Amino acid sequence: MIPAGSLLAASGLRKAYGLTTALDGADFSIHPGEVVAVMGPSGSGKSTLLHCLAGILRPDAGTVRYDGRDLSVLSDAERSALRRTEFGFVFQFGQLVPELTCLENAALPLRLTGTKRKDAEATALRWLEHLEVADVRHHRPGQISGGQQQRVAVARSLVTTPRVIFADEPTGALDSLNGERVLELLTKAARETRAAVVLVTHEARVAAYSDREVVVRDGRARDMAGVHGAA
Ligand SMILES: Nc1ncnc2c1ncn2[C@@H]1O[C@H](COP(=O)(O)OP(=O)(O)OP(=O)(O)O)[C@@H](O)[C@H]1O
Repeated sequence: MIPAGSLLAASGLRKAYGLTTALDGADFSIHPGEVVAVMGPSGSGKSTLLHCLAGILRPDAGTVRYDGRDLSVLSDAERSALRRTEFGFVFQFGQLVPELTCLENAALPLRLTGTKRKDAEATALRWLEHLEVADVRHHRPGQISGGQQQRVAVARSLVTTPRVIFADEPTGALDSLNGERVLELLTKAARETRAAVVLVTHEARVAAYSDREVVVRDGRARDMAGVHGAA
């Protein structure tokens, strides 16, 4: 049963890698503009869930619906197009292209959708300013700190004004001060653009930045609302 008004929803997801069951009937849903923290022990299935939700992995069973569309009926090309235009991604290690400057990296998703360099870079610069890293725009990723790299990666995830941002341990490689600042900037930017955020994290203070917490355990996802008594 998919909750009314959800933008992205999964039900009964199952996924195994050989004999290892990663997802065992997981349900998940997120509303437009909602920030949901996905927590849980190592190996519990968080990344697998995120990859299924984003159409990167095909589940063995269960459905994922985005904006009313069943992802399983889309071709690979259609799912790639969806990821380029509607979704943004931030990973644990920024995964910036080392040969490109920070400005070129942040502009890349727009260039891939055919936006002219000048326009793409103007938008990218606005987001770098928002993330407080415009001063390193002409540097290459290897010349800046890990925290700065993650801010550039967050800027890059926002340039297409995605409706959903998938963030898999975006602060995992940072110290707690830098990690919290990246979380703060990411969730603030997402709220301003009304992007929903699926945020896989171990960050203890994530509750301050999310609307809801979901805990994944043994391949199943459980909403923490009942536990905290929150709405
Ligand atoms: N490509 C793969 N091949 C084989 N097994 C995998 C693969 N990816 C994940 N697994 C296994 O599936 C299970 C779930 O992994 P997953 O990465 O989704 O968990 P996770 O909760 O994100 O873990 P972590 O917090 O450590 O990143 C684990 O047992 C893991 O070892």
